[in-house]
Amino acid sequence: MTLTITGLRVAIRDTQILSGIELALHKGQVHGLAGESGSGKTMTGFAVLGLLPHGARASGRIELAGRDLLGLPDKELNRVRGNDIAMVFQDPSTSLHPMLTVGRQLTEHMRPHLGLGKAEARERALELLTKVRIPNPAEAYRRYPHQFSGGMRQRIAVAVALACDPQVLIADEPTTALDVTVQAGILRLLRGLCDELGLAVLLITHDLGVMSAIADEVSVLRDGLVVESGARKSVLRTPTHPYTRSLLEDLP
Ligand SMILES: Nc1ncnc2c1ncn2[C@@H]1O[C@H](COP(=O)(O)OP(=O)(O)OP(=O)(O)O)[C@@H](O)[C@H]1O
Repeated sequence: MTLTITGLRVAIRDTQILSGIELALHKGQVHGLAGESGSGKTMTGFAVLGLLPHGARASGRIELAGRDLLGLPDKELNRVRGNDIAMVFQDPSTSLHPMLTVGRQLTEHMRPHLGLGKAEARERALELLTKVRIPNPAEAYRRYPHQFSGGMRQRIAVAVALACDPQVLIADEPTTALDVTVQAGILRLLRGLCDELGLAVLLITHDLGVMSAIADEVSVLRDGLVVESGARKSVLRTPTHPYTRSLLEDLP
């Protein structure tokens, strides 16, 4: 087991956002988190990263390698966020800085977090660009995000997320903003990286089609609670909860 969430509750002011989430992520597996808009998918990812909105109160346990992330001081949580857990967002421009070259964005966290020198960091950056299938990595290293297509930008955002060799990758609607023709490529890439690097991936999506393409396990979230969880085949083929059945019936 890589990351375990138990009894996670989050409230913002008087509103209960998450009401006792139970979730386990495993090395080399993609865990899909499904549910309608507002069910709490993104908040679950933010809680794991310690990025909840200001004023949010969280309780429960988020355990990674024997440590409860909810109890960590900010400084240590920052280190976990850099080294152990990374996130990819729906819109790559959220994770990529428009004014910095791809090379700078890939290497700037790598150097302090992995203790690499300039040349070593560049070498690792080029390897990562190759891994996410960016053509001509040496040239891409010198370019800026706007010089790439949306799909290529998302690949670069994935490379940046992997820069410090995390164990856990949270991908929040990673294909929703992309043209349908490039969506499958990004999903294949995530699946391949999960297998190759032994990553534990939390794939957040409202799209059960995306889920069925790459998830090993699926949890269905409703109003801040997991109502159904299990192997992808059983949840998507023989759902037991009426809410999961209604989500599947709504599929085109
Ligand atoms: N900064 C905030 N302050 C107060 N409430 C918030 C804040 N951000 C989100 N919420 C509320 O938290 C709940 C869960 O939101 P969340 O973004 O996790 O849902 P989601 O399942 O990811 O939805 P979507 O698919 O639309 O992104 C929603 O009711 C939302 O209105």
